[in-house]
Amino acid sequence: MLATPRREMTVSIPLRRDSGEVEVLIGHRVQHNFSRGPAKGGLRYSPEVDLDEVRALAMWMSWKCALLDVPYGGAKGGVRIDPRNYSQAELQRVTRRYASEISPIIGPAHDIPAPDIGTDESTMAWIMDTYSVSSGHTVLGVVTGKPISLGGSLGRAMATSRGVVEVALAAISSTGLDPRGTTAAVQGFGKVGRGSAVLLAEAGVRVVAVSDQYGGVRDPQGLDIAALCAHVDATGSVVGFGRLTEISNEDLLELDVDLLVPAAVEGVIHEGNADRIRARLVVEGANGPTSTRADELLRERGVLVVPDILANAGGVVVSYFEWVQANQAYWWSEDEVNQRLAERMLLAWQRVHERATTDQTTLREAATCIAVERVAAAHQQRGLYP
Ligand SMILES: NC(=O)C1=CN([C@@H]2O[C@H](COP(=O)(O)OP(=O)(O)OC[C@H]3O[C@@H](n4cnc5c(N)ncnc54)[C@H](OP(=O)(O)O)[C@@H]3O)[C@@H](O)[C@H]2O)C=CC1
Ligand SMILES: O=C(O)CCC(=O)C(=O)O
Repeated sequence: MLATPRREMTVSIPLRRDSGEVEVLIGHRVQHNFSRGPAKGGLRYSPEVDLDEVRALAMWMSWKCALLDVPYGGAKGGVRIDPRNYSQAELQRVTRRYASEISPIIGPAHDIPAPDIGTDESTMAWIMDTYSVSSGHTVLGVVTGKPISLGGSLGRAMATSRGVVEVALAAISSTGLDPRGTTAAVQGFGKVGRGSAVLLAEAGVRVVAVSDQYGGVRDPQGLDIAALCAHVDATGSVVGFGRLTEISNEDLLELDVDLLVPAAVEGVIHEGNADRIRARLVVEGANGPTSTRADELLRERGVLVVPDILANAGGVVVSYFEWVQANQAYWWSEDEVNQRLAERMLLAWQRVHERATTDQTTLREAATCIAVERVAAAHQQRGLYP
C-alpha cells in the first residue's frame, strides 16, 4: 500500500493567452497517503513536471510529515509550464482553472497545497479564492504559504531555509567542526536557497558560491549575501554580481567546501559526479537532489548526507502551524513560530542521528525507517492493513 499512491488526478487546463491564442496545459495532483491525516504538499510549476516526478514528490511528503510528526499524509501537485514565459494574468488564469479542476479532492480536511518550485504566495491566494468562491465562504485552511494579509503565517516564507540551516548547524557540530569559519556552497537561489545562504552567513558560515538556473558566482573570501540579494532583486539572477568569477551549476557542486546545500532540482548529484563531490557534508535543501547510486558512493567516501525528508522539512512544519492558526483564527508571533520550528527540527535531527548511530545506517536510511514505521503503524492501527 505504501508503494502505491492512494489517489492521482490528471487534468487538462485550457488557457487563453494574452494574445488570444488557446493552449492546453497538463496538471497533476497525487495523494500518496492520508492514513495520518489530510494529504499535504507543494504545487510545482515547471516544464519538467510529469506524473512520475509528482508521484515521487508525493511519497517523500508522506515520509517527511511522518518524520516530523505533523498529522498529515503526503501529496504533491504540478503543472507542466515554464512560468517565466507567462504573464501574471495568464498564471492567475492557469492557477484558477487548475484549482477548480482539482477542487473535488482538496480542502482543509482532505489535501492542502503549498508553494514549491515556480509558485509563490500569490499562487496560493488564487487557489484559496477559487476554492472559497465555490464553497460560498472564505476557507483559509485550504492552502498554506499564503500572504500574511490572507491568513498566512509569520515565519513561513523563511521556514524551509531556517530548517535547513538549523539541521546544517547541528550536523556541522556533530562532525566536530565549528560553524564559524566553515565554508558552504548553495545551489539554487529561490525560496529555499536564498534564505539558506542568508541564514548560513548570519551564523558565521562563509558562503563562497551560489547559483540559479542561469549559472553561479564564486568568491573564496565569502560572498556579501545582502548585496547579492539586492543584485538578484534588481536583475533576476545571481549572474553578473560584483564582477565575480562565474561558475557553472555542475562545478559549484564539486567545490572544496565543508558544506554543500543543493536547493534547486532533483538528481543533480548522480553516479557521474558523486566521486568528485568534495564537501564533507551535504544538506539536501531540494527534494531528491541525490540519486540512489550517488548516495551509496557518497557513503563509501564518508560524506555525511542529511536527507531531504529531514533537512527541508521546516516548510511543511510551518505550513502545519499556518493551518492550525487558520483553523483556530488565532495568530502566533514570529518568535513563537520560529522557536516551535527549531524545537521540532532539532528533535527530529536527534532522533534520526541516534537511530543511525544505533543501527549503523546512513541518516537517510534512519530517517526513512522512522517515517515508514510511523505510517505503517497508522495503517495497522486503523485496520487498513492485515
Ligand atoms: N518552497 C518550499 O517551502 C520547499 C521547497 N522544497 C524544495 O526545494 C527546492 C527548491 O524549491 P524552491 O526554492 O521553493 O523553488 P524556487 O522556484 O523558489 O527556486 C528554485 C531555484 O532553483 C533554480 N533552478 C531551477 N532549475 C535549476 C537547474 N536546472 N539548475 C540549477 N538551478 C536551478 C532557480 O533558478 P532561477 O532563480 O534562475 O529560476 C531558483 O533559484 C525544490 O526541490 C523544492 O521541492 C522543499 C521543501 C519546501
Ligand atoms: O509546505 C508544505 O505543505 C509542503 C512543502 C513541500 O512541498 C515540501 O516540503 O516539499
